[in-house]
Amino acid sequence: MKIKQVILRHVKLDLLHPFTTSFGTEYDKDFILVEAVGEDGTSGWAESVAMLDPLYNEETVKTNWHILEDYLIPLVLGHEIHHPDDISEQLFAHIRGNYMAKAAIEGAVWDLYAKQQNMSLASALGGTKKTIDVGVSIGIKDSIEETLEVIEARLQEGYKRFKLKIKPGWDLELIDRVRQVYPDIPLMADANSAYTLEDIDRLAALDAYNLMMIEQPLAYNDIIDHAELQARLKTPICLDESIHSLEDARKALKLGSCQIINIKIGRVGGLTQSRKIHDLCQEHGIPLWCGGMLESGVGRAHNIAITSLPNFVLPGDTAASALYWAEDLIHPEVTVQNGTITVPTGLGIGYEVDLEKVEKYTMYSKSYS
Ligand SMILES: O=C(O)CCC(=O)C1=CC=C[C@@H](O)[C@@H]1C(=O)O
Ligand SMILES: [Mg+2]
Repeated sequence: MKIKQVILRHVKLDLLHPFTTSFGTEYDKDFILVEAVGEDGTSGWAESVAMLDPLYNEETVKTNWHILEDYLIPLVLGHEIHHPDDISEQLFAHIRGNYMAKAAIEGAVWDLYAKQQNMSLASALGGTKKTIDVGVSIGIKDSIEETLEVIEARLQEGYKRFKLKIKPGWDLELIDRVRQVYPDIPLMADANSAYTLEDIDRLAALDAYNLMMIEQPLAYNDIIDHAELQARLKTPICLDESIHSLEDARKALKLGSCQIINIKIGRVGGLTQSRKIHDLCQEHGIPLWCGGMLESGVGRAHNIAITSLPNFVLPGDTAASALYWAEDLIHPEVTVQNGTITVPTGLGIGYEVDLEKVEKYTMYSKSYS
């Protein structure tokens, strides 16, 4: 298959509710939507999960646009692609880092490939599940009462797992109060690197609350201190930001830095690398779940497809579109029935990209051919 045209769109969607983590608050989402057009005029779609500011990792909307325009798109345009695996394994192998930029165009090619093979993206990836269990990620709120209200609402909607953002000063009291009201719900905490080993006693105190895991407690690029912390904790550590590649995953498992990994397609450089990490973790009995980056429905569709692989055994962050957006970019929107999403069987991502909505929310676009 050959890509004859790539269109980049800078899209801006307003979040229905601000999303606060230990590193800041998002009120809306600027992101790059990638359309890859094949020789037959069929389009594949994906999105970059890089944020406007380098707060989650070092990539931003601007760095991604530059890397896509000046390096990745020229490598893809007109090149005979036998399989989407060729992109990260060959075409982009000499380009360092910039995983979210790589994933954005690789994902669009994967979608196009699946469509041309008359398959769903889930099937093309080797997915086996017909439905996936999903949880919800709840940001830092103004009060514990507000957090409890959100948990109750999501519980009524059937979500299978509740992730609470924590940071020093918004952790032990919060978890204690939630556990008083909800002693048995599947509960986890995501620190987004807000702690250091000096907080080891504070983090060990969370062992009392039967959390499923503590996600990324320490530095975003660390696996050494996480290994020391994991040896002290009863609660499994889940790594998110620290795992950028298959090699990072291999080393983290070797060191015992974590017992669970949160896969984010963008963070690890795309669907091919996500599948490789999936297979490694499956071999080592390390369970996975699919994290979220406040994606539009396009990115959500990719998350659903990768989550259909068998070792994604824990509920992920792919919640319903309606929790994030007044209008999503896909039709139908992603909906959750009693905490599960039906894996679409349509071609490619299995959702139709609504071009009117895309144009409505596009701030700027550029075509490359
Ligand atoms: O609902 C979602 O899409 C998950 C949101 C979420 O938890 C995150 C989004 C972006 C970066 C982080 O703040 C955080 C995460 O670490 O998973
Ligand atoms: Mg996280």
